[in-house]
Amino acid sequence: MIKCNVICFLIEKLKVVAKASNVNPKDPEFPSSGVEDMTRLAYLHEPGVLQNLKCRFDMNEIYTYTANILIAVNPFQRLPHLYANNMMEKYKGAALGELSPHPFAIADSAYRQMINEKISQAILVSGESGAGKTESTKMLMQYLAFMGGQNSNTEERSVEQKVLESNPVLEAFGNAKTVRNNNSSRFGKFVEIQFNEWGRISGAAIRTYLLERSRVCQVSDPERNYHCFYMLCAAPAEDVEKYKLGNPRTFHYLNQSNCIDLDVLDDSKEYLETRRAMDVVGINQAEQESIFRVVAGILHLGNVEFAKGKETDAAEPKDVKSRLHLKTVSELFMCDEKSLEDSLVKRIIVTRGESITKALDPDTAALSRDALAKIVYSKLFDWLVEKINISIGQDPKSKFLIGVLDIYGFESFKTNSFEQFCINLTNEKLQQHFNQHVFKMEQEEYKKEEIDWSYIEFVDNQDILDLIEKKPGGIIALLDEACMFPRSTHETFAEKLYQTFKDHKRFIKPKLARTDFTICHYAGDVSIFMLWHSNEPHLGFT
Ligand SMILES: Nc1ncnc2c1ncn2[C@@H]1O[C@H](COP(=O)(O)OP(=O)(O)OP(=O)(O)O)[C@@H](O)[C@H]1O
Repeated sequence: MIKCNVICFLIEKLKVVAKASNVNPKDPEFPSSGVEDMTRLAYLHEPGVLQNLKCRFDMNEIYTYTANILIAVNPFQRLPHLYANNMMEKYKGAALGELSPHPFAIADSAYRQMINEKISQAILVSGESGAGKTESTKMLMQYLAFMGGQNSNTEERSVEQKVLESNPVLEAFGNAKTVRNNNSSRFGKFVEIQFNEWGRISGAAIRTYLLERSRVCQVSDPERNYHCFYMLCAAPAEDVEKYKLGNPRTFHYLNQSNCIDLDVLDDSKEYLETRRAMDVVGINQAEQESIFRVVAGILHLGNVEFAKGKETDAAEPKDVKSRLHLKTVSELFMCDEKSLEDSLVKRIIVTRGESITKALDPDTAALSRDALAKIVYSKLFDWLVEKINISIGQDPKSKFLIGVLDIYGFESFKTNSFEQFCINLTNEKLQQHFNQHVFKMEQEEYKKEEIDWSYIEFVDNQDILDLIEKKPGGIIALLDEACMFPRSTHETFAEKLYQTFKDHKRFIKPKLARTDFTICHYAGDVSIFMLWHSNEPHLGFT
């Protein structure tokens, strides 16, 4: 018997020698056009999966199944053959796998299961930024609207039309250009489509999560702030004048990045489109005025700079220009100018019924200003979502619902902050749900049928979840504890983490770090920087 432990092969005339144990076996019957369902591959390993996706992608087949999971590879170009008008009709009622892989098939399967089994369904859309989650979500929604739409003959727009038409409004305020995606959603979204007992759409609700607040005050090259700021600067002249705006490059919250104009996006056109979409979803003219007053107010707020005042350690607006911006903010926000100034340059500390007013230095006043801008913007976003929900209308008597979750994928940047910490925790939780759903339940099934399942391996991520959210003792619990102590700083908090988790295999203290720490997530290691924003105490840092 010959025991082979070295393999020799040629790759583009290059001789490669490798240990047999390091080489993945090739599917002997792999068709040149790949397979529609990965479970048909004899060997399901990473190179095999990637090769299959590539073969299909090269033929403009961007969708592939792995059993009832649909994998989509972003084509970055319109592929009309996939979304022709008759396609939805074709997928209606077809069993999963009968036709080519497609989001319509997933939506159809969810709809049928809801009707047949009379239980609500959820579709999870996950992937990293720019992968195509939002586009896929739109297709799922389109199909559900096609299947469950009410054929009303009245002038009034149907629920499904309103849901689809609310997208441009949400995108104007919740999307921005990032390194990876010109129209990146900077919030998570769960859209609930409610159905009556006959399977017709009777209501809907949009729930949003984790809007990226830091972007309002901090943008770096080649990214942009939220689209609505640039749109308003590019609005018709009378609006620009009304809100005292002008060139976006003159605003601190926009000019930290050199990226202002986008080839693929005409901000002035988008402004008019957003206004039209607002009309459609029932935001009246007076409300639209208020919304854009807030947007403009935030831009002026960002231009208020501070300098040392007459009293020691006290800040005041730096010059005439800053005073003018402050005055404009108070007019746009419709608040008293002096009270606004006081809220930025002073802090009120309440102790046992007594309140002490403390003057802030210029740097802390600037942080106060940014904290105010962030909180106002996120309240505006929440208000918009609420308004859209009222306009769409929920059905309190709905029998079932189909929820579509379009949420941020795992994030790992050069600098990661509390936002990445929360996003990655969400993804760990989703990953665990996926593991439980797909693997643990499959294993139970195999056990019941006495089939050998020992070859199925997966990494259980419970230990990472415990590290972050276990009560008591996890990172979040320790953070809560630290927040109760007025003398906590990010150094004392980091020290506590270093001591508590020094032997935890998912926690690393980077060499020379004093406040950073690394979490070893299922998708990779992420170093978190500056978890503790001690300078934003009055508005909290979440
Ligand atoms: N099926 C598709 N067909 C054509 N183009 C697509 C498709 N899916 C995605 N794209 C293109 O890729 C871009 C990014 O997709 P999308 O915004 O859906 O990504 P995402 O995963 O939601 O990203 P983020 O997490 O940053 O919001 C889209 O603007 C579109 O141009």
